[in-house]
Amino acid sequence: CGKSDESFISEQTENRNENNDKTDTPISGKNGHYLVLYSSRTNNTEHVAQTIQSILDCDILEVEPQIPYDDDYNSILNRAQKELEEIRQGNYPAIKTSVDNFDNYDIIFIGYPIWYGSMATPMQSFLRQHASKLSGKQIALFATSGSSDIASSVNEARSICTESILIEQSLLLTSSTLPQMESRITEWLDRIGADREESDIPESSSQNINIKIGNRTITATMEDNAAAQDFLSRLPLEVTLNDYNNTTEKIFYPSPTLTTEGVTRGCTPIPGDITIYVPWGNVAIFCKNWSHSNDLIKIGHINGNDIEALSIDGDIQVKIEQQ
Ligand SMILES: Cc1cc2nc3c(=O)[nH]c(=O)nc-3n(C[C@H](O)[C@H](O)[C@H](O)COP(=O)(O)O)c2cc1C
Repeated sequence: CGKSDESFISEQTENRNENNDKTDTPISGKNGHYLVLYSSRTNNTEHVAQTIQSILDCDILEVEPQIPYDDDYNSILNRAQKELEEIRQGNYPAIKTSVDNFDNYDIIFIGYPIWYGSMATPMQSFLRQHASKLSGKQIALFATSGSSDIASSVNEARSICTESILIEQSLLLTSSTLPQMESRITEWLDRIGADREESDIPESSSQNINIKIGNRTITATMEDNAAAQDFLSRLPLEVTLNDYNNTTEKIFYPSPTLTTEGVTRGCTPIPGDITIYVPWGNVAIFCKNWSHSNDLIKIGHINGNDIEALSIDGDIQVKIEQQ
């Protein structure tokens, strides 16, 4: 039975690492307010963790199991099942990673893959072993999965870290949303109020764009939502704006379509509005007023009266760049 297996830590010895002298030092970023801790077997969660780290320029540390993972898929499935069963009995698998204290951190990001609907076992062990040190600290959870939800693992974190402040919004990236990682992460970090220091914001994070039509350049300001962020991440773009409905709109079809999940819908377009028409996935720049639609998402607006440059017959070749 698992109790006698040395690869597990019984409830009696769960605090072993808290009393252990040997602790791990996170890799430091410039912003010491945040720490990203992650566990990852096939690098999906690692990639998300590194993206959060690079956006925030903060500290990062991998949580590793004592016994490395086997490459064989069936073997890892068996191991995960066995470890999850042991955790239900109160026996947490041994891990290599231990952190001395979290005193300097405002938020500790905790990332893991979903295994059988649960938080992957190394991170459960880490949380268990550091629960008292995480007391009173803010924790933000993120996970990757094939398609499963994050909810059960949030409950697991809540029941292990009873004294921590769990940030309500967590981030899940499934195999279908993983390609939109950057925009999803940016939007999530905004929502939970985790920011780079002001001085660290790079110029490229500008919400302003240039639209070049021949020799003329007009400007637009993008909205602060995930769809607009995804649009900005595609720039520079050279596209043909097709005329639609007698110069009512100039449209094009980004490929893949821009992320719209979780973005508030509904817009009554006025001239200059840059929108997404969700059912078709096209970007529509309005040259004329149009009626309200719940299927439109506003992602930006062309500044001043510059929309007149697009209010001409036919299709228009443009180059769009971030300022
Ligand atoms: C042991 C094991 C169990 C898994 N269980 C689930 C599951 O219940 N639901 C799911 O959507 N994906 C499941 N997956 C897929 C992983 O959650 C997904 O591939 C994840 O992105 C892997 O992250 P990583 O690359 O950081 O290890 C499982 C993977 C493994 C290895």
